[in-house]
Amino acid sequence: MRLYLAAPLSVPREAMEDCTIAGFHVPAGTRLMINLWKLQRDPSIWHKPLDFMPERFLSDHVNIDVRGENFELIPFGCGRRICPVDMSESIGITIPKATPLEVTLTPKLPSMLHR
Ligand code: HEM
Repeated sequence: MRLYLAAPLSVPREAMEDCTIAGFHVPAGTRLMINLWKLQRDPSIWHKPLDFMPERFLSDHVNIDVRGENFELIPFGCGRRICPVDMSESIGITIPKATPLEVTLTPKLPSMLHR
């Protein structure tokens, strides 16, 4: 999840208002993508960043939560569009999800264009 993440670049976000990130002015409407691959190998955060050391999560990164709570490790993204994975299972011939994943579809274009 840290070294070999499924999505090395985040899904794009759009700045809703002017803001400043790390000293850079970001105008409203700017499309932003995070290089998660680089973030999760940042040597200023991760000691020996290219080494597979799961024991680091028992020492210097003990309280890391991959569910979008700690921005140095966000393999499932973060915020309102974070990956909604809930792997609880229930009984069946196949493995149905205990909690169904519900999707709400909202048209992006004016309704006249869908006719
Ligand atoms: C190791 C497995 C997985 C990884 C690393 C992963 C990672 C991600 C990432 C990085 C995003 C983008 C989140 C963001 O934009 O902030 C995402 C979105 C999403 N994932 Fe996953 N995912 C995994 C498995 C799954 C599975 C098994 C499902 C379905 C059962 C799933 C359903 C979704 C959906 C529906 C979204 C879009 C959420 C939205 O835009 O509101 N993912 N996932």
